Amino acid sequence: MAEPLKLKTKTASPKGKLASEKTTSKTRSSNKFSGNKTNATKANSKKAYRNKSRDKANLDKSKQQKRNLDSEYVNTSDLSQFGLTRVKSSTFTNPRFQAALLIKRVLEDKQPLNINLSGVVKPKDIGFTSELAYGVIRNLPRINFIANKLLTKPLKKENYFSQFILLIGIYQIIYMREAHHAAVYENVELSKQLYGKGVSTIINACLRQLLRELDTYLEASKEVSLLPKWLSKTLEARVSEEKFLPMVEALNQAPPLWLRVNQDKISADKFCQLLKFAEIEYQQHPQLPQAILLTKALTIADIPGYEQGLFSVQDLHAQLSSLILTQEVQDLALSEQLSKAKNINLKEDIKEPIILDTCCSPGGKTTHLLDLIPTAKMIATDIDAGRIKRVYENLKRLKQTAQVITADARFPEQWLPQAISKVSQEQQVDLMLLDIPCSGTGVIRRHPDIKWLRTPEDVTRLAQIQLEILTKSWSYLKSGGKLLYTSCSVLGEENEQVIEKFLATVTDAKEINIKAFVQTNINSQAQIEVSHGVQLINQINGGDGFYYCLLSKI
Ligand SMILES: C[S@@+](CC[C@H](N)C(=O)[O-])C[C@H]1O[C@@H](n2cnc3c(N)ncnc32)[C@H](O)[C@@H]1O
Repeated sequence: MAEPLKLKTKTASPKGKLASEKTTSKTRSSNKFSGNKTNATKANSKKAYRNKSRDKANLDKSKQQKRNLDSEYVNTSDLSQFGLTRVKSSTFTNPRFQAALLIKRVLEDKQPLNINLSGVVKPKDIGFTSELAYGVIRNLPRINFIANKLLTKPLKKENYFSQFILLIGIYQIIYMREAHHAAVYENVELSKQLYGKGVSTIINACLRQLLRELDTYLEASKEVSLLPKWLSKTLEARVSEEKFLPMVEALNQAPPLWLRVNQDKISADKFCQLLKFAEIEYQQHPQLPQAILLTKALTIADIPGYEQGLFSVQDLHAQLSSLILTQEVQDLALSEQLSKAKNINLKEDIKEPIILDTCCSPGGKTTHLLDLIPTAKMIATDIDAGRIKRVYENLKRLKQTAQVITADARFPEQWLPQAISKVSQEQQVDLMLLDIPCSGTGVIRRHPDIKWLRTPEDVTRLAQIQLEILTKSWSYLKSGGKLLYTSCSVLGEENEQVIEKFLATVTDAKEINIKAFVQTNINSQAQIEVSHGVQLINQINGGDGFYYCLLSKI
C-alpha cells in the first residue's frame, strides 16, 4: 500500500506578504541608526509612507490572488473523512467525481440516489454521470467483488474516496464498452488530482490488471448475486424456480421506457404514426394498445407530443391499476354506462364518480384515471409537498383538474370529509385508489439504491402503515364502492398479508377476483400465485413488480 498522499493545494502567495514584512523591518532599522534626525525623520517618514502604500498594495494583490485561487476550489467538507476538504472546481465538475459523490452518498450516508446535476456538471455530461452512478449501484456486488480481487491491499480510509473511482473504472470497462484506454486514463487522472501519484498508481495497476484478464474476472463475478441476501432469500421462497432467475435478471436490467398514450387527446394508432414519423423505434403492447415500449433509450423531450399532453411516462404494470379500478366499476349503481368499459372509452356518457387517489405523487395514476373518466371528481393526495408539485405540473400539462391536497393518508379524518364536501353532498367516495407507500422492491431496476438502503425492518414498519391507511380509508368508501389496493412491492408482507389482516377485521369487504382480467392483458409468466389479489413480477422489457387487490364494499 502506498503512503497516503496529501491533496496538493495551492495557497495564496505567501511570498508577497513576507516581502512586505521585510521591507517594513528594514525601514525601522534604518530609522534607528540614522545621524541627522530631523531631515532623516522627514525623509524616512516619506519613505515609510511610500513603503506603507507599497505594503498595502502588495497585501491587496496578495488577497486578490488568494481570492482568485479560492474561487477555483469547491468546499467538500462532507468528504473530510476521506482527507478531502476542498477540490479544484475543474475536478468537482468532472462527471466521474460527481458520480463517485453520488455513489458515496448511497453507500456511506445511506441517502437515496437523487440525481440533480443541473448546474453541477456540463449539460452534455448529465446523462453520462447518471449512467455511471446508476450502473455502479445496480451492479455493485459484482463490481465490488472484482475490485476486491484487484486490490492487493484495501485502500486506506483516508484515501477511501478513490475506491468509488475504482468502481467507476471497473463499471466503464465491463459494462459501458467505452474505449478502455480512456476509461483507465480518466479515472487514474481523477484519483491523481485528488490524492496524488501514489493512489493513482494503485488505481492504474488495478484497471490495467482488469484489462489483461477481463474475461476471467467477468466469468468469476457472474456467480455473485446482484440482490442483497435478505431479499434474494425472500424472493426465492416466494417465486417458483423457473420464474426466479428471469425475475432477478429483470430486476437488475436498465429499466425499459414505457409510455401511456393519453387517449383522451389522441388515439394510440395516431400516436404510433407520430413515432414512426419521428423515426422512433417502438413496440405497441398487443393487448393494451395505449401502452408503448420504446426500444431505444430517449430523452422525453425528443418524443413528440409531451408538452401537448399526448402521452405520459408510465410503466406497463402501473398502467393496469387504473384500468382494473375502472374496468370493475360496471356494477356500481352510480354508472350503468360503465358497463361499456371494455375498451375504456367512457367519456361520452359517464356520470361523475368521486374518486380518491391517496399517495398520488407524481400523479401517474391520477392522470390516467382522469383520462379514463374525465368527468370524475378527483381528490388526489400525497404527504410529500415537494413531490406534489409534480402532480400539479402533470395535471396542467394534460389540462386536467383535480382537488390536490398535501395530507397524510393515515389520518383521513383530518382532511377527507372537507375535501368530499367541496365536490358533493355525499360523505363518501365511489372509487378509491390506495397506491400505498412501500419498499419499492418491484421497481428496483428504476431505483437500484433500494437494494442497499431498504432493510427487512423497513418492510415490517411499512406493512403497519399500509394496514393503517387501508383500514382508515375504508370507512370513507360508499357501500357498493370499489377500492384498489396497489403497491410496487413484490413482497407478501406488504401485499396479500396486509389484505389478509384487513379482511380479518371487517365484515363489509368482499374481494373481487381480477386474475382473469389481468391474465387476458398481461403475459402469464408475470403472475405468481398469492392468497389474495394479483402479484406481478418484473419482466425483461416488460412491466415492473406490482401488486393489486380490488375490494368492494358490501
Ligand atoms: C408509489 S408512490 C405513488 C405513485 C403514484 N400513485 C403514481 O402513480 O404516480 C407512493 C407515494 O406515497 C406517498 N406517501 C408516503 N407516505 C404517505 C402517507 N402517510 N400519506 C400519504 N402519502 C404518502 C409518497 O410521498 C409517494 O409519493
